[in-house]
Amino acid sequence: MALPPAVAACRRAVRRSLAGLEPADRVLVACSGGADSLALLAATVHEAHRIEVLVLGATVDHGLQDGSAGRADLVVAQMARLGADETASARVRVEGAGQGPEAAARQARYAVLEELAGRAGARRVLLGHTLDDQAETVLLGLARGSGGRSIAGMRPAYGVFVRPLLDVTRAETEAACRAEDIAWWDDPHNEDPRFTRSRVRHVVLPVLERELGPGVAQTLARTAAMLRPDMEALDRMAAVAHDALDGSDGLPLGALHDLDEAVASRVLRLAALAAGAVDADLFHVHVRALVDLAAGDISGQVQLPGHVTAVREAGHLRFRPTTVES
Ligand SMILES: Nc1ncnc2c1ncn2[C@@H]1O[C@H](COP(=O)(O)OP(=O)(O)OP(=O)(O)O)[C@@H](O)[C@H]1O
Repeated sequence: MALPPAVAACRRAVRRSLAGLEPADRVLVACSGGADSLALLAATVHEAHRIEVLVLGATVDHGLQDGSAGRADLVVAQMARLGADETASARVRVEGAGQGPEAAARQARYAVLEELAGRAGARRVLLGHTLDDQAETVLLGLARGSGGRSIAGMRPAYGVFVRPLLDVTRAETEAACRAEDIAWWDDPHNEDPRFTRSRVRHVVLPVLERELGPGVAQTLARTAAMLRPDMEALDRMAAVAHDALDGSDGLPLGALHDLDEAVASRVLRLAALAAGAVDADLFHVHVRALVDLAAGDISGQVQLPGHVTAVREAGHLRFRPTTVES
C-alpha cells in the first residue's frame, strides 16, 4: 500500500536531519504530546531504526497547567508505544527572571533537553516546529519590529538542536498522525485568543490567506529560509569583528565606524550580551539606540534589559551595570 503523503513528507524531512549519524548513535526527540512532535517521533523512529540509530523520547513538564504531570505520563506512554528505545520525563521549575512565563518555560525546556541529551549521549535534539510555526514567527517578528533576526525565522539547526519539520505544515503533521492512528493533545494555550501567537494563527494568517491567496504561510517560511544564510554570514562577520574590538576598555568608536552598519549593529548587540544584557529581551529598538549612541546621534546613556547601561565616553562605547538610585 502506498505510504500516505503526509507520513512520507515527515519521514523525508527527518531523513535529511539524521544525515551523518552512525549505527548506535542516539537522537533525542522532544515531545509535547502535540501532533507536530508525535508525527516527528513516529517518523524519527522509522528513519533512525533503518540506520540503527537509537531514539530517546523526552517530555518536559513545566507544572504550569493543572494536570500537567498526568499528561507527561501519557506522553511517556505514547512515546513508548511509538517505538522510542528509551523515554524520559523531566520536571522543571520555571523562574521568570524579568521575562514572561512562556519565555521562561521555553528557556528552561531547552536547557533541560540539552542536559538530558548530554546525559544520554544523544548527538541531536529534534524539535517539532512546523512551517506554520515558522510563518507565525516571521509575521510576529515583522509586526513587532524585531529586525532581521526574527524575520529570518527559527534556525533549522543550532548547537545540538535540529528542526526537521520546518518545511512540513501543521496540517500535514496532523494528517500523518491520523494516518498512523496516533492520538495527540492540543495545548489549550494555542487556542487562547489572549496570546498573540494564537491570534496570528487563528485570525491573522487565515485573513491573509483569504485576501492574498493561499500559500501565504509557505511564502513567509520561504522568505525566512532565503534570508537565513545572509543573516548567518553577517553574524559570522560580526563575531569576528566583536572578538577583535571588544576589550576591557569597551568598543573603540573609530573602529566601529569603519564597519558596515549591518556588521556594526551586530557587534553592538554582541557587546551588550557579553556585558550581561538579556538575549530574549534585547530587541531591535535597543540595538537601534546603541547604533545611534555610537554614532553620536543621541547623547547620554542607553538602558538595556538585564540592568546594563551603555555610555559613550573617551572615544569608546562602554557597558556597565545599571546603578539604581536609592
Ligand atoms: N513540554 C515539552 N516537552 C518536550 N518538548 C516540547 C515541549 N513543548 C514543546 N516541545 C518541543 O518544541 C516543539 C515546538 O513546540 P511549541 O511550538 O509548543 O513550542 P515553542 O515554540 O518552543 O514555545 P511556545 O509555543 O511556548 O512559544 C514541539 O514540537 C516539541 O518538539
